[in-house]
Amino acid sequence: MTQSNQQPISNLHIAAFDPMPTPEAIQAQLPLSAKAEATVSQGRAALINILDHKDPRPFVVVGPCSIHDPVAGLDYARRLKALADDVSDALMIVMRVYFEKPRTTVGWKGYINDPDMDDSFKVDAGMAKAREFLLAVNELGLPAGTEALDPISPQYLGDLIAWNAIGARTTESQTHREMSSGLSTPVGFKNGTNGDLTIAINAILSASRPHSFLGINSDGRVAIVRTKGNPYGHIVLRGGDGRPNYDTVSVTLAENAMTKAKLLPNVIVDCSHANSNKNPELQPLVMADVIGQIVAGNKNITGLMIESNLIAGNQPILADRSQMTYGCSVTDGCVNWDTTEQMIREAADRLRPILANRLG
Ligand SMILES: O=C[C@H](O)[C@H](O)COP(=O)(O)O
Ligand SMILES: C=C(OP(=O)(O)O)C(=O)O
Repeated sequence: MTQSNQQPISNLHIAAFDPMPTPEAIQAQLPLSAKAEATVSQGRAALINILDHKDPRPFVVVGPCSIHDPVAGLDYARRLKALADDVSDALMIVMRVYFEKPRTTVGWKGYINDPDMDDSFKVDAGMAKAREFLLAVNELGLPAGTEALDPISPQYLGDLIAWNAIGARTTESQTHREMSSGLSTPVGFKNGTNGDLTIAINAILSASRPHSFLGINSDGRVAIVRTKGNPYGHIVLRGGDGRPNYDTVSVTLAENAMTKAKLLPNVIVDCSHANSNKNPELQPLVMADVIGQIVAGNKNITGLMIESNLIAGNQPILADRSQMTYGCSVTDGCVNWDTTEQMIREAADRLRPILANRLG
């Protein structure tokens, strides 16, 4: 064998390749139960009916900015399930179960990446814990929505998800459009962080088509993934560049741009992020305005998103966990539980009298 005196030229910036259990192995450890399967199927079917305008209720993706404490997360889920049942004649509730955080620069990247929040990055444990949490939420009868950020994660968790989002930072990414074309759920594409709608519309068009790309199969083998295309892409308005885009004019511009692209003009409004200038206290105002647009006759606003937790605001991650507040976000600020309940009950009360007029 020829000896080379050259320095290695591959993987120069890689510290390690650590083994990761396959999707099949983690699913065997935490199998889909019959109850969870029914929740996922019914949740997806309800969302499809809403996006097809066969069900007049808007859907609401509501929950923490990120899950970091499964005990507090399930406490939240139990309260949300009771509320979801109470308003189910007017709103379809999906719990926001976000495990993967896209950061503007750096920061904690979520429960899968670093479940212990101490830079130990136990991704293998994080994936199993995320699956365990999703199973528990679905077993309550509450469907879950998440951001699909890592293109491999859906092979581990996809059977427990009813709605996926592609975030503002990745809507323009070909990898995420390809992945979305194969996801088994409706997919909401956020407008860009600068407020650009075109990238979301292009993403919906791209994801609606078949793609072939590199991925893994359930056995963890590298595979050429060949997708069929996803017909249930829709836009999520989240504001951008410090300006909101939930007002009547912005919603109309989004509807017109989608119609021009020959897409169903389904619009979801994210009450958080740039739509509330990252001030969670403004989310109720955004929601009230959007519900007002629906009551006034808008038929294309088919959903809303709220960042909500048990306790309002957010907090830093502290080394001494005992000093951290139970049920308070470690990423973006959220509205508290009482405000969430009030926002949703008020919206349901305003929608009930007009829902019959939304069809047709
Ligand atoms: O919703 C979450 C955040 O807005 C997103 O992850 C970006 O966060 P960052 O700007 O704090 O990194
Ligand atoms: C990161 C998020 O939103 P956006 O992509 O709109 O910034 C989010 O909803 O957690």
